[in-house]
Amino acid sequence: MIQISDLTFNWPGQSKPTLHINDLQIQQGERLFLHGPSGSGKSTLLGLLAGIQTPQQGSITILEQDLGKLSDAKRDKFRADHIGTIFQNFNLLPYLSPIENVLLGCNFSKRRVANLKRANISAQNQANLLLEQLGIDQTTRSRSVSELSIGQQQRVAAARAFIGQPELIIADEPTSALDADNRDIFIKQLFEQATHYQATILFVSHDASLAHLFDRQVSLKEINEVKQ
Ligand SMILES: Nc1ncnc2c1ncn2[C@@H]1O[C@H](COP(=O)(O)OP(=O)(O)OP(=O)(O)O)[C@@H](O)[C@H]1O
Repeated sequence: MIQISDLTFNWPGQSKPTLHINDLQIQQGERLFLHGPSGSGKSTLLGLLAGIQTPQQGSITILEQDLGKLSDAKRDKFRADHIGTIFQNFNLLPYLSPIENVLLGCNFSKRRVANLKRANISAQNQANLLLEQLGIDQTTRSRSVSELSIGQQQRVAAARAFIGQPELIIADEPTSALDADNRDIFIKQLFEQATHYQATILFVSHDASLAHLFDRQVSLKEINEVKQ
């Protein structure tokens, strides 16, 4: 599903590279936990996988597509079609309802809309269903997102990532604002969604106590040949 080979990435103005990763493979349907200390390059690696940044050397292949061979516009399209993201700050639009925020997930992707069509469900119904499954009741679904708790907002962000069934879900420290019980509940809900259609999950956190919930854990410190 994902193959990283001989990758080097340098932020402009930095004297040494942030990342050099010889080889990292992630299988389809795998739930991988990537951890590492603050500043070790976790978010940088996610940015590279999402095609927001490009490496100076090496390759990243996702679903047999070498990201380096795509133009900027095609990389943006690839991301919209195949990658759902959940970030620490959720990036929700506060003046819209949960439903409207979830629908944004398929706004830029004809492929996600086509996936919904194939499954014979409207985007509106799928958004409602995902929010229901993630524990957002009907009344909460029509409120403005700015009135929701952090835990509820996080579940809205997860529903937006999953709508239209992108193959890869990238989550960057999405549970950092939650207590331990809610963290575990959220991860279980994430896995339930992923199981429906064999989505691959790449979950980044510095909290190694969550690692046992995943199929595999990878320490960025160990696979990064640049010692910070
Ligand atoms: N936009 C940027 N421009 C220049 N340097 C950056 C940029 N973003 C990150 N860096 C540098 O890259 C290194 C890795 O940062 P990154 O945010 O990837 O680490 P992280 O492991 O995600 O950290 P944290 O756990 O604190 O979020 C740091 O030295 C940081 O200063």
